[in-house]
Amino acid sequence: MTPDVSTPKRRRIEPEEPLTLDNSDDYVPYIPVAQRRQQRLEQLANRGYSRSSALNTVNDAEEQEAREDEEREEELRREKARKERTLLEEAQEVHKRKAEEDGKKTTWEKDQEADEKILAAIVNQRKLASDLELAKGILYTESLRSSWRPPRFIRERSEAQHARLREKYHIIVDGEEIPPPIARFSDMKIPAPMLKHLKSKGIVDPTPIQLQGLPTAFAGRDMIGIAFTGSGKTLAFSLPLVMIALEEDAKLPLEKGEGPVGVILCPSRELANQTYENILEWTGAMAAGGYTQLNTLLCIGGISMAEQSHVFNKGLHIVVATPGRLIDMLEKKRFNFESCKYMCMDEADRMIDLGFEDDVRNIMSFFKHQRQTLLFSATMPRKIQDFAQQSLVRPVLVNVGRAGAANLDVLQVVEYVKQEAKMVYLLECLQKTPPPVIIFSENKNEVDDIQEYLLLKGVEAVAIHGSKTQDERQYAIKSFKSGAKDVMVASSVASKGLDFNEIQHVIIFSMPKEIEDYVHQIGRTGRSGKTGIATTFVNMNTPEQTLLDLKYLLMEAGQKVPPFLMSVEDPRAAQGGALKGCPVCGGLGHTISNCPKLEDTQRRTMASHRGNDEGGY
Ligand SMILES: Nc1ncnc2c1ncn2[C@@H]1O[C@H](COP(=O)(O)OP(=O)(O)OP(=O)(O)O)[C@@H](O)[C@H]1O
Repeated sequence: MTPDVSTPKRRRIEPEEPLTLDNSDDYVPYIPVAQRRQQRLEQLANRGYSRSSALNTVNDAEEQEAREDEEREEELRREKARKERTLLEEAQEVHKRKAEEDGKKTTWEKDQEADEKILAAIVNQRKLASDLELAKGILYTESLRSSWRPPRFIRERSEAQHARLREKYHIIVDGEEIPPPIARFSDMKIPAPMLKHLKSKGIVDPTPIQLQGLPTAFAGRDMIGIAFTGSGKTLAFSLPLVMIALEEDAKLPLEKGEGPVGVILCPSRELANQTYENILEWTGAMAAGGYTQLNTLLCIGGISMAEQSHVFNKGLHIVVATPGRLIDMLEKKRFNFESCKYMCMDEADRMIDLGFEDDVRNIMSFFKHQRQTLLFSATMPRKIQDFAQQSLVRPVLVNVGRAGAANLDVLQVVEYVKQEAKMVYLLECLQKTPPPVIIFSENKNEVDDIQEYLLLKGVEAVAIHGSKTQDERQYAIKSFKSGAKDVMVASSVASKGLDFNEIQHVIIFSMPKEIEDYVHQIGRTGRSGKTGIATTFVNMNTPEQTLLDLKYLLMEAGQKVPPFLMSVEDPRAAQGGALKGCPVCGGLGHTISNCPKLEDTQRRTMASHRGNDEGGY
């Protein structure tokens, strides 16, 4: 009889209790082959087997074990192959179905899908909130309370009446419980001295962005305000802060070391300076009318804070700042945001685009309580709108005209001028209107060359660009604003958002790659309801896509499109489908997958990761 020493019985050959960390009942300890063989031989010897028959028996048992192991492995292999076949078949089936569906799609539809994917990846950014709020998961659901109410007769109007008024002024709104538009400053409960002052400046009726934006901000609501260049956005976001600061001070006057009540962030020093000067004017007018003299601080790089030390001797109401200097001051604890409840970002898309996003988040982390947040710009790509909307509390979107559309008060002329003929033609072009004229170039060296050439030709010209010192920049702005100089030659970034008096003519010497920059540049003329001319030079060096963006923009604004521009064909048009604007920059001539702005942002991000932050200031 052959004793049964086949596999199952292996378990019965118990070695000494092995040391194991596994307490499960079905644990089978590992016994080395040699040891196992020896144990079996001993067992058989104990049962009276001779050495040779014990060896034969053990050999037979081991062969059988090996066969069984092989069979088990074979079964596992077959099972695995079966599963793989099924998965492969399923994948092939899915692939086939997708190919069939894709076959039915036009190239345009496929491009659209690709664009949506890129957009989804971009939108999936961290929301704009302080690290503390993000870490603690703080989510505000209610807007800040405000004591301001629209007058009763306006509250009693129907939604349909509000909608009619908005329609009349081409105002598009979005959001919950939107405050009503108000067509007269005097119905907005603005104090009399302010009304009087505005009137003295020729500001009698609110512009559309003010008509809807002021009631929205007065009501304490977070807001995204989009309106074309020169449409009075500064008043729309600064006046509410002046009113809030006055109200806070009336409740409990701010002492030395306290404040500010609100902060306005700007992407450039010049813009901050301009807003600061407006606020000084308005707070001065209020003080002259018997209200408290509000204390405002300009917080920008390149100026000495010592000059403003008097501001720190009293409570501080308003801060107008560029991000870098503001962070510096907050970190040095020159003031804090304990009682700060209002924050506005001017040129908000720029603020986020220029690589300031982390700075903005950093600034937000200094807030101790909920704030009212407002974002304003002339151009607001969908990406930023989406991003901003999730960062605000019950935001109201106020949009006057398409975001990124050009101001219709500007006559846009596009001329084909060969590269080598530009300088000479520039002189001729300057004759089109009387001064003041602004000339834009994308390149700092070119700005200097143009200024030098004009000076040689006897034209009173100043120049401004990022490599000029703060004093040089201020001198240029002052002498141009005062009328002492006729022409200003400027690079794009240095002059964005600046409000110069009655510019007659904007000449764009080199067409910017991003159509938004073009919109901002031509927007230096045609401001506060006046008309202006913009002449743009293009030539073979201008990328075709930029020309397409320009062509669509001119068409949208009802402007004359010159034949050479008309002949630039849109490759998307042949593929069918409606032509939508690029969701990143708003340009109408391309899609997100070839957006110059997105490329630029990515380039900048990579540069800043390498520690080479070109977005600094
Ligand atoms: N309601 C109004 N009526 C007449 N003029 C106004 C009114 N509101 C503002 N202005 C004037 O219009 C000019 C442009 O205003 P502002 O600089 O605020 O424009 P903006 O919308 O901020 O432009 P940008 O986008 O270029 O910065 C200023 O000189 C301002 O005094």
